[in-house]
Amino acid sequence: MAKLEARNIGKQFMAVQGSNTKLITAVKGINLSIEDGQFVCLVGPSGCGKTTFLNILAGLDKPTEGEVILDGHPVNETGPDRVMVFQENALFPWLKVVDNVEFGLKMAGIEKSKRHERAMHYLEMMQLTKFADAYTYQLSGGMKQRVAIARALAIDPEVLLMDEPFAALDSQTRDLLLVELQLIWARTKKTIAFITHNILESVVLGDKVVVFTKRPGTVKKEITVNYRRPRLPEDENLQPYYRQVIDAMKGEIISDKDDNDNNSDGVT
Ligand SMILES: Nc1ncnc2c1ncn2[C@@H]1O[C@H](COP(=O)(O)OP(=O)(O)OP(=O)(O)O)[C@@H](O)[C@H]1O
Repeated sequence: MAKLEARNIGKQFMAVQGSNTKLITAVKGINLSIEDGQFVCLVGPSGCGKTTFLNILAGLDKPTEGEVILDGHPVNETGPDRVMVFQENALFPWLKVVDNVEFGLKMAGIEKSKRHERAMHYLEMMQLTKFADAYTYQLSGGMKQRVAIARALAIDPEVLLMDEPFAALDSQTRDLLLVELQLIWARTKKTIAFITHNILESVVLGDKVVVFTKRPGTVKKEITVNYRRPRLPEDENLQPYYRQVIDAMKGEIISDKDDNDNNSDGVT
């Protein structure tokens, strides 16, 4: 049985343009199955609805049609079973690193000594033990993202949803985190859905790379990356997978995001 399943997901937004309102179809007819412990990367042209789709998986947004199934049951709200990690880390600058990691546990009512122990465990996993008492402004971008990942893991979600978590990082830091994330994933056996614009990143990380069409976004192709781990970005054996993703993306890249308006479903 799939861990997380999207069944015929569609989402329309009412967008205001001047004095008109337009109905925009962001995503349409998305069917996707993610197995327990699987690492799935989502790629597609800008504006094709990847974030909309991830928000729907997280319960942060409601689909106009379709449903999200977790462990065989429909879910339509946020929950500790599905945790998001964003591109710009959403850490609290007034809290120490360890308190940031403890935050979700505190909200869940877990008592102090237990949550501290759990936070320190994940900080150690992310090699941040020395920085437990630092404030987030004292950390580099890569370290902040590692704190954000530690915070998400500490909640022990069923599924980790990651929206371009490495996009704002320099390439060296990103390459390090690509390897670290694979090691953490191997240890924690989490199910992960990960959005990226970076095709190399998608084939380094993904067991499966899901290519979206341009808007309205739907699944164009699923590419299985059957290759040993941990994978390094410079490994030339990833090239055939990289090419498959590029080929699937062909025809989906458009120069002007507004061209998408041709796909909108109506004007009121
Ligand atoms: N709250 C909203 N109201 C109106 N339109 C929205 C809203 N959220 C998203 N959209 C529109 O839905 C479409 C899909 O946006 P979304 O951010 O999901 O795409 P994306 O693939 O994640 O883009 P990117 O790769 O650039 O981050 C876009 O046309 C966007 O303008």
